[in-house]
Amino acid sequence: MTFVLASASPRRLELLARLGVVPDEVDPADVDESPRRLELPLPHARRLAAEKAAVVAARHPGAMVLASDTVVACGRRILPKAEDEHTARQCLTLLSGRRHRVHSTVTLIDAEGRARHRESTSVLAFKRLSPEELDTYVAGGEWHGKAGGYAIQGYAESFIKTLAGSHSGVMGLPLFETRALLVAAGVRLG
Ligand SMILES: Cc1cn([C@H]2C[C@H](O)[C@@H](COP(=O)(O)OP(=O)(O)OP(=O)(O)O)O2)c(=O)[nH]c1=O
Repeated sequence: MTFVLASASPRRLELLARLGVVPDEVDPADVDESPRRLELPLPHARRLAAEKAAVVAARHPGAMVLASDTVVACGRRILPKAEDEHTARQCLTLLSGRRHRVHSTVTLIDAEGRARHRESTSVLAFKRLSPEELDTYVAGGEWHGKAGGYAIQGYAESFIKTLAGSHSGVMGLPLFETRALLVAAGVRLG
């Protein structure tokens, strides 16, 4: 059976490898990730993981397909993926001294086309960032391509006072939920 990871994220590939799973193919879905009008963060993340999995499953009939989506939410707001310094600064200014949520959703489509879904929500508290801390972090570029403008797997972990939830989920693929999905679908881990 062919196993396809529907993701362009190198972190997801690494996290999956920790479960002993090496996909036969990596085929990013490349769907439109803009939130719908009034769409809330968790439903948005659910919809995107399901869409990514469905788009890639259609390209690989008979394969097992795993897709995921990670959304950083401040209240009802969905923070963008930071692609430039201005966006990264805006996100970090919003997160500074506050609590926020990270939703990571996972969809697995099996060889028969049946979709299974799991999700993880984490609550994180950021320290208040001084202007110097903000400038230094933004200049470092670690935020590039990351939802909410930070990467917990890098320097930004030192800004996080508390995390209740899943570290792997914040990075992009919650291992507890992913393992459960793979086991339910009969995938051998190791
Ligand atoms: C909050 C946070 C996000 N991220 C990353 C994980 C995801 O790659 C990205 C969120 O965007 P996603 O749309 O979930 O993923 P992606 O576009 O990178 O990859 P694909 O859709 O092809 O699977 O932000 C971190 O790496 N560390 C963090 O601490």
